[in-house]
Amino acid sequence: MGFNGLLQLLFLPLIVATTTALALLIRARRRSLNFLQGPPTPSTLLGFEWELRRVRSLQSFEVAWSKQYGTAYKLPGCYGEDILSVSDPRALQHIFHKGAYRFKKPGDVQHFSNHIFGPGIVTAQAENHQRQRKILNPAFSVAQIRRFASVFLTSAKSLIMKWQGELEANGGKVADVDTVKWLPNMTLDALGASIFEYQFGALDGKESSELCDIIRDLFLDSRNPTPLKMLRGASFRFLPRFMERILDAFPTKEDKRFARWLRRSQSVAGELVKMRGDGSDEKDNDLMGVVSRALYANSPEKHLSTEEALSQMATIIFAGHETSASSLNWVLYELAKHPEDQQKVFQEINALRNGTGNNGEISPKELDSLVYLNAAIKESLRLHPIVPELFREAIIDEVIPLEYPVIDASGSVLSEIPVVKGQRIFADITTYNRLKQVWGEDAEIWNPDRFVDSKMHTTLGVFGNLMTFSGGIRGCIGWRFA
Ligand code: HEM
Repeated sequence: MGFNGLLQLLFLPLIVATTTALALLIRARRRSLNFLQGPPTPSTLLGFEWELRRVRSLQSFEVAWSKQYGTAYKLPGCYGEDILSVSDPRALQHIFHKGAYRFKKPGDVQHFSNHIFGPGIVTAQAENHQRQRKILNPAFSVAQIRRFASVFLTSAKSLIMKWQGELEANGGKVADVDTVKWLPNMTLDALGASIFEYQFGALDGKESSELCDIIRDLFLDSRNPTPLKMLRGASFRFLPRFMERILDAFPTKEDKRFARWLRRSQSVAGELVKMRGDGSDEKDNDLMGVVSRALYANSPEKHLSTEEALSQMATIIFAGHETSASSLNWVLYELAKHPEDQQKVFQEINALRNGTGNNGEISPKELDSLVYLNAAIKESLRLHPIVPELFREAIIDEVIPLEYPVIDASGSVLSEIPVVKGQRIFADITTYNRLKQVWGEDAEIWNPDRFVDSKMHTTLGVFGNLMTFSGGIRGCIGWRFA
């Protein structure tokens, strides 16, 4: 072992441990939200964060806390940090719509994002993000997405044939269909074939690509983190860049999986971009078209570096496939639990198909006329947001206004929350989507009718007044696609 190797082995971990402890100590002393109410912490080091991760699927804590403390309260975080939890619509407007770049993604989110997506649109901040978003936007326009309808139809038909195959193999009797296994394969194939003209072969199984196998196992080492792993992840909130790099020299199993995914997807993206040439056809507004054009663009505001360009594939595949599949799963689950609504959706689709005069094929435009189907989809997205919370950090001192005032720790009414630079914010999407003040007394139960002829008094998010796709300039670019 050379000198450098020895140095890494002996000294660096020591330096990292000492400086981390120091940085965390300093940080922990900055308790900025003492004036707010909130649940008591079950652990000095882990706060409530580990508990929340473990019971994630139950969504039980946050909704109950919002009933007790209101739509803004103090949540105990790792290393004794106070986190501001918000589900108040005006506060969310302020953070995501009005001041999006004043509330950046925090260090740990950035660190994760950089490892899994590279420097693509999800990772980019401020003016870098603005530039990338402007370049990519045309690839997600209504016109562009409508062109993909036939690809979606083909993927859906392949899936149905698979299910019919399973049914026949079961002697025509009703068999269990494992939608959780099948739907991600369908959305992966649909994304690949439409946006990248790339065949993942996920539904086929037999001829699946290497990328497909990597993405399937991407999170094998990420579920159920140990407290130590949780603390390691949380330390990226506070560490300076140079220490992040030192920690990165000791990659975890998870880091290695992410690195393999990023490397491989960038290499496939490189091949796809090569096939497109310089993207000089201005009409070529699909993703690979706009990315290729940006690679060769001379003006800085239209240009993407090679790494930025090649990272968009990892970004879009990751951001789009599992999210869409899980959302679709929830729609099917809710319709299965509510057969009377399933019947309404079925009849609505049948009526349209019988009236199309187009062999029963429904055009993308006609999909919008399926009022009850669209209401059922929105209701499912409301109750089951796949991204249940988003984290942000104030980059300057701010005052966040509230639509629904809260009672502070001294019993006074607060209609705005002052926060200091560096304040971590937990934007609680699950709770906002279930707020009685916004959705009515039946907010916690399934009722697609609320979307049939409702007039909402708040406007938040990119779709249906929901926060499921987030909102503002960092809202989901692929919501129409989804
Ligand atoms: C039901 C399915 C989906 C849900 C619930 C969803 C949700 C979200 C949310 C909550 C964000 C904000 C993330 C943040 O601020 O950190 C987001 C961003 C994003 N989504 Fe989606 N998404 C879905 C489908 C898709 C699809 C199909 C695509 C691409 C085809 C996509 C591409 C993206 C991208 C690129 C961003 C980053 C946008 C930016 O930072 O400017 N998403 N999505």
